[in-house]
Amino acid sequence: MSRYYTFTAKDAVEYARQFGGVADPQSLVTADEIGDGNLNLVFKIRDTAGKSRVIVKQALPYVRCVGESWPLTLDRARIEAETLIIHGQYCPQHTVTVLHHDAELAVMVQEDLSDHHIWRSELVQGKYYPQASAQLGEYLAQTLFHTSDFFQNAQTKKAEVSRFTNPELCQITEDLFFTDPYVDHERNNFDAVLQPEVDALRADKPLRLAVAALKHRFLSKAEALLHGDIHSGSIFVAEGKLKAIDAEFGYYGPVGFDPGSAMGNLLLNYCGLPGLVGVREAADGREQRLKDVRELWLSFSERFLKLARDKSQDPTLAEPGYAEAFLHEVWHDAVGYCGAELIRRTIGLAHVADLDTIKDAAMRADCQRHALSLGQKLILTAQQITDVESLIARIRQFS
Ligand SMILES: Nc1ncnc2c1ncn2[C@@H]1O[C@H](COP(=O)(O)OP(=O)(O)O)[C@@H](O)[C@H]1O
Ligand SMILES: CSC[C@H]1O[C@H](OP(=O)(O)O)[C@H](O)[C@@H]1O
Repeated sequence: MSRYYTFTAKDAVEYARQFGGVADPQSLVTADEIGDGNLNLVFKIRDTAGKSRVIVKQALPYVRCVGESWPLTLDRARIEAETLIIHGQYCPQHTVTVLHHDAELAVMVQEDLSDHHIWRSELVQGKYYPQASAQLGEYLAQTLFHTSDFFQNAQTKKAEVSRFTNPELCQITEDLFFTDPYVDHERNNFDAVLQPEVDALRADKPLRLAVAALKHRFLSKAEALLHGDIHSGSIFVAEGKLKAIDAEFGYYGPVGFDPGSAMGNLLLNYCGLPGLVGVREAADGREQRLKDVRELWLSFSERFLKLARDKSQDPTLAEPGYAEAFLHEVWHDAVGYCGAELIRRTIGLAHVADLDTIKDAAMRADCQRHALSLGQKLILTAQQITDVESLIARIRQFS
């Protein structure tokens, strides 16, 4: 029989006292449930002085934002903790520290990052973190290289693919990214004013074919242990610092999916800025986002290539020129996944504050139209966009 039960705030405090690794456990006295994500409970555990000290995160047996009508595996908590532990081995400076986890209780105790801010909230408020995108590129290069066949022993990797098989969470991505936006599905969520653009997307045969190819690669390319949901809402930033959290969608998938999702979220902000800060005021922020996209890709690809040169273990994959050829494929995948993220976050189930918090309805619809058409064009032209400078040129052209 499972030991699982859903924690109350009191349970979370008791758990943090036992497993929070603090020197003075009895000083932990209160818990606030602060979860604002779509899926789980997150408790901030405070001491007698009211200072938050550790985080207790627990999976619910269903999708939080929908309710008990959508049951969801508790195994996602194990996957999240184990993904973060592995990513933390290879990139500790940019991965939240897991202090303890229990698969049966679907619970994890994490370092408290309350002195950081969620990157998306900062981007929405127009705050710029000039080092963040390069740090994110470093995180992605370290985690994806070290879990790929360039570095891992082939037999170990096959066992790891099995350990990180995450069918229910992958199905969410398969449906929400690649299927729902292109059909009439009750999970979709968009204002009626966008119906003509949505109808046009759905009627675009070349787009549907390109999305089919992206989904097929997501289903079948077990290249590295992805974060699987790396958007600006699953990244904490502070001055000169960045940490990834929330890796429950982790699985062995196509390397391009993670940088593509991250770039897509930077571009969602790019599309939303005129509505968030005003049309004229948006110019600086938009330049920063394009700089972010450039730095993210360059830091990721340069570090990946250096790791491939210095640390590749497989004698065949170490062939000079092969890592470069691999990264070309990754780049084209990333541009496609970036476009898919723009579309699904605009008309699918899960939206983003970069667009949804725009107060003026007409302006919001214009920004959403921009996100949809940019997403569509990026998916359609992903194979012709040769490098990040050409991508930026196209984004300017599509503005
Ligand atoms: N380690 C942490 N330190 C401080 N706050 C956190 C931490 N982890 C999560 N949070 C807060 O909880 C929110 C939801 O966490 P998240 O992991 O994104 O949940 P979900 O899995 O439901 O998406 C975050 O947006 C953040 O505000
Ligand atoms: C039904 S889950 C929808 C959506 O939620 C996840 O995002 P978050 O990190 O904000 O919880 C993930 O992107 C899923 O696609």
